Amino acid sequence: MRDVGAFDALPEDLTDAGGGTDSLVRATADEPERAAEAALRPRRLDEFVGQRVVRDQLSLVLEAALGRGRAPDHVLLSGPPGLGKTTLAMIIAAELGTSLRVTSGPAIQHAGDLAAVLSSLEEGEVLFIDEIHRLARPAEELLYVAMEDFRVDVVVGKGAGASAIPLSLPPFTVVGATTRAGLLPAPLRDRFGFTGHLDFYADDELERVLVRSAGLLDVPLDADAAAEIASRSRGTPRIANRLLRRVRDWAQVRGDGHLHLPAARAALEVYEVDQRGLDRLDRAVLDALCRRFGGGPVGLTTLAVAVGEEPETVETVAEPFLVREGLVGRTPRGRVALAPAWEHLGLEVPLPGGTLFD
Ligand SMILES: Nc1ncnc2c1ncn2[C@@H]1O[C@H](COP(=O)(O)OP(=O)(O)OP(=O)(O)O)[C@@H](O)[C@H]1O
Repeated sequence: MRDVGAFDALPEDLTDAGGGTDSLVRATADEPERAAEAALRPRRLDEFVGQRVVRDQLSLVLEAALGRGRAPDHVLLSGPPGLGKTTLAMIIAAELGTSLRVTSGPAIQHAGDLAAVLSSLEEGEVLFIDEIHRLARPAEELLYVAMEDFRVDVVVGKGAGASAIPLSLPPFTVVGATTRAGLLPAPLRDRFGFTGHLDFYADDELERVLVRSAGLLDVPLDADAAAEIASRSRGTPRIANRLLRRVRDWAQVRGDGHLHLPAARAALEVYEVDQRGLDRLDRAVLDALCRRFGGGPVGLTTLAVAVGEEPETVETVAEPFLVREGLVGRTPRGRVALAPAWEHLGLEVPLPGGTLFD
């Protein structure tokens, strides 16, 4: 793999998961985490667990392109963080036997940055653009033309005397990744011949991810421990692998090195990840909503003050999972606790419309 000079960073998607909160069950990854992840990435399509539909479709696209001896259509991968978009981009390049160049929407400040990247591509290479929905508009416009006509217009000179010299590019494939497909303007979306949406993984798929990762890390993992970790991983391989590494730490320091069920349970208790994959902040939000505010509705800012966090952290780190799990609802008047939230805290679900004593 060859990275694109200054553009090889893959910053977190702060729009989706918040920045500073250090949580084991946050779906995004920072730089040190990415290094740990690299060792666990599947390298080929047949090692990539789950996502059967996307995998089958992609396999056809790649096989057909290889058969024709041409670069495949551009590929757009969408879905929440940590589900394997970057991994798939790397696999696409590997399956095509070509190299991967890596950049991201926020890393490209000016159209000229993108022009430089594009004009340095070699025939058949794959250009991975992470967080493509965060490309600046002029860069986006340059990208349409490059993707469609394999051409960039290099602007020479300034002001009224400026002129555009068309520079043709060898065929290449863009793989765009986005957590927000809806934010992509239609003209850009239309340039992708194939769009794959990645969904959260089922527990049995995460168990397979964990068994594979344990093999690579060379740690003995029991099937019931894998099931336990998988069930607390929020449908996300990145979180599953992260919890696996923490259970491995526990087993090494406090256990006998073997990752069995008691070790998994004890480790996840230390890290405050409960049976449903909720961490301390998630539970604090539920607790405040149910016990302090009687189930709501309560405004985001008030809720955030109650749990001692920034509103943005509550909204971007805790809330998406709580809403997805059906624990919390968002209404125009604020956040409300849904029945499973009360049950999760071991509290009685209040009757609709209040109790007899209201
Ligand atoms: N299908 C899979 N099979 C095995 N491991 C996987 C799979 N999908 C993801 N992983 C693992 O999960 C981790 C995160 O994957 P990846 O970086 O590809 O996610 P992403 O969707 O690109 O996330 P982001 O949007 O934050 O960049 C990697 O370590 C990868 O090995």
